[in-house]
Amino acid sequence: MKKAIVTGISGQDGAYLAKLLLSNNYKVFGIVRTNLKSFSNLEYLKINNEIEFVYCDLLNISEVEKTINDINPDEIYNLAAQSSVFQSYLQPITTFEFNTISVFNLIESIKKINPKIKLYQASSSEMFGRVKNLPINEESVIHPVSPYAISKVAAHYTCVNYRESYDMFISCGILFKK
Ligand SMILES: Nc1nc2c(ncn2[C@@H]2O[C@H](COP(=O)(O)OP(=O)(O)O[C@H]3O[C@H](CO)[C@@H](O)[C@H](O)[C@@H]3O)[C@@H](O)[C@H]2O)c(=O)[nH]1
Repeated sequence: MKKAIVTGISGQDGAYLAKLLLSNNYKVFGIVRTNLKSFSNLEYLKINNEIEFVYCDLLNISEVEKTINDINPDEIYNLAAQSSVFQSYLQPITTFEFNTISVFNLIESIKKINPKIKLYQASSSEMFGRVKNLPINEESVIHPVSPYAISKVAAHYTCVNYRESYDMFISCGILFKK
């Protein structure tokens, strides 16, 4: 049975991803930052009891390393973020800190513990910001216009850099809100 870690599992996309992974016979570990063991999105999808919740502060590399070492997953899906564009104007530094350092901590831990672990990073359509030409594609000019978007660009290119510099499997999905 394949093992997957999902960060941000309590959010909309994390919950639907967990359901998909379970339906493909994965053992799913959900990273959480509270002691709660019940989350409304997971309850709505009736999968709350099928997830193994693991407390881990993604800003603490020792905790990230321990979590990855203990679980030894095949795949990690990183959907955790300070995801509010509005909030990022109020808290630009903590937004940038969380959205970038958490990614570095995951990648550095994977590189150290087992570089064969596959990582998926949730990048954002917000990276394109000031769009001049439609439709947007992967070749479109990156021009972030909020602190949130700047943090997502930094995280995105962190993934690109490690993918190009090391023998690591790191995929970025660029997620759009309809
Ligand atoms: N100046 C200013 N602009 C703002 C503010 N809040 C939002 N905006 C602008 O309004 C646009 C839409 O912001 P939101 O409505 O908050 O973004 P969202 O679409 O809900 O973002 C969601 O989807 C993204 C993927 O498309 C996700 O990446 C993001 O985390 C979130 O889930 C953004 O491009 C942003 O530049 C603000 O306080 N001030």
